[in-house]
Amino acid sequence: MSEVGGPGAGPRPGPSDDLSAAFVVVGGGIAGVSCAEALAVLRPEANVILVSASPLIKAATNVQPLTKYLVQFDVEEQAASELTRRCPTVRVLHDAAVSMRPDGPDGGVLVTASGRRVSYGRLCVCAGARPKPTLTDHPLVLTVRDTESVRALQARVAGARRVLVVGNGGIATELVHKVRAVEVVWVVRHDHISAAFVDAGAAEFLLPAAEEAQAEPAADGADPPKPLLKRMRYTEAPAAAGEAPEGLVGAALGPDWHARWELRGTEAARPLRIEYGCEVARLLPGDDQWPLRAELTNGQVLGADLVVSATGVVPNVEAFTAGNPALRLADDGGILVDEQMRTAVAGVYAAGDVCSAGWAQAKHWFQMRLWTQARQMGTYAGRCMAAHAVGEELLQDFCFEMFSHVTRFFDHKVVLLGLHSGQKLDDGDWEVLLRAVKGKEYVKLVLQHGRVQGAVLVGDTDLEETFENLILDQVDVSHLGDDLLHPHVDIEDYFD
Ligand SMILES: Cc1cc2nc3c(=O)[nH]c(=O)nc-3n(C[C@H](O)[C@H](O)[C@H](O)COP(=O)(O)OP(=O)(O)OC[C@H]3O[C@@H](n4cnc5c(N)ncnc54)[C@H](O)[C@@H]3O)c2cc1C
Ligand SMILES: NC(=O)C1=CN([C@@H]2O[C@H](COP(=O)(O)OP(=O)(O)OC[C@H]3O[C@@H](n4cnc5c(N)ncnc54)[C@H](OP(=O)(O)O)[C@@H]3O)[C@@H](O)[C@H]2O)C=CC1
Repeated sequence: MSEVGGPGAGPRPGPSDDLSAAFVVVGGGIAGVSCAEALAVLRPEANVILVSASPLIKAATNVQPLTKYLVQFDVEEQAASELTRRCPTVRVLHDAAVSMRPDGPDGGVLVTASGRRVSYGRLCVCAGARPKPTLTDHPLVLTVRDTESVRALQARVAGARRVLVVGNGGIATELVHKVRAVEVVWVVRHDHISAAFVDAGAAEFLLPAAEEAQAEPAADGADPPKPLLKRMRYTEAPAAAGEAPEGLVGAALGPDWHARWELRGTEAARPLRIEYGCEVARLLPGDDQWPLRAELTNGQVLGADLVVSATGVVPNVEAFTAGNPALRLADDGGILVDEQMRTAVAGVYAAGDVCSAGWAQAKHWFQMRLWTQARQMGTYAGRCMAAHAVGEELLQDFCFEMFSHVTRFFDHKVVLLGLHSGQKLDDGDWEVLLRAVKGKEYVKLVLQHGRVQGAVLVGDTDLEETFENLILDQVDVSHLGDDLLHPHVDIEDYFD
């Protein structure tokens, strides 16, 4: 346990020293840090304690709005002292919360792994999530979440001939693009790649880039030099034994995590092999060729040196649910929060990957466990806590009106807006308008009754602002017919 103090921090206290603050935030990831920053700005007279199991914190820097809703930002791993320098009322406690005792409407007590009691007026749980434990009770099955886990993966890949990647979401998509000089077999339960993010059409568009990257010759054995990323300035020190409860991980990696890590074996380049429509049924003992074998649900048995399991996340709720039956959870295991980020327990809020949005959601918004939403929820939770502390209520932030996400898959910019895969729309009640130029761009609009409900934009289309406005304004575009995506029609002119 260590501490970086704000005002009145004084000498480093022993584990038995109790602490108290008007606002306590648990979690040094993007949600917790955004929450603490908002509280520091809005309630400069109040003390804030940030309790984080990870020694470094994550902060959003270089925030660039691309449109009203789409925001791009870097994520910097920072020393805790950097946060207290920026926000002098915030004290960071490097410790793990092990239980929560919400004694009454005026606050409660958080107990930490080092035995410290931290009294709070209002508490925000931003404890993130950890990888879903699919197949993970085998030593050759790895997951990716924090710096430590990538380091372990890097060491294993270096000596591997064949890696099985299981899962079809963000991590698998980024990994199969990144791992080189090893045979990669990607096991996906769907009929197309990257299904957690894109539809079959966009996947088809991305596939050649995925295959090209894997087939790329190893040249002289090294990738071209990578630009150094300032967002990854610090290296997380491995947590000292006993500092955090077993199984607790550091803050999640984020955008461009893979740019910093070389994941390379020593084999000749091999084409990416994709096994569609199946899962790993069970793991079998190795044989004289492979240390591990996997039986797929399509009947094949594949030998491998290691398996990367990337099948989604499980919210870190255990420290908060134990002894608190009133804390309500959603079906996905997250802590249910209302439209003001309040949990079912008085004075306790939650934000980021650990929470599940339990409010009546706007038509074009839905939750996905992403950096953007962690930052939005963390900041908004801080604003709500600050307002409630003085008896005020807030109107919900406009960022929860429409889903928006920008990322890069296989070196293509990918923008997802609104109900981009027809989420929430009744089958047969919506249509799709498409424009695709192989290797250059893929534009898909989801339309319902002549109004744009969602969009997928792959490549540098420059269309995000236009379609964001059309989704928000719900203008009837049926008179435009296919012209809506005609390359020679400037849609913006229509709506000026
Ligand atoms: C490999 C990878 C790549 C990703 N890439 C992207 C991307 O490109 N774009 C994107 O939008 N999203 C991406 N994500 C998702 C994104 O990283 C998460 O949605 C986001 O980090 C969630 O932030 P958080 O603050 O809620 O949780 P976390 O970042 O998980 O932080 C949780 C914090 O709580 C601490 N903690 C946990 N339990 C306790 C406890 N009991 N006591 C004290 N502290 C505790 C942890 O140590 C950590 O500091 C990626 C995730 C991964 C794993
Ligand atoms: N660029 C970005 O925006 C990135 C975002 N992330 C985020 O980080 C988090 C972790 O990423 P990731 O682990 O990839 O999770 P995701 O939620 O992105 O994807 C999980 C995938 O695994 C599949 N799956 C679930 N269970 C199994 C199983 N038992 N066997 C086979 N497949 C299974 C899911 O299928 P189904 O949907 O059918 O359940 C889904 O396709 C996510 O919140 C993700 O959004 C991560 C990396 C990059």
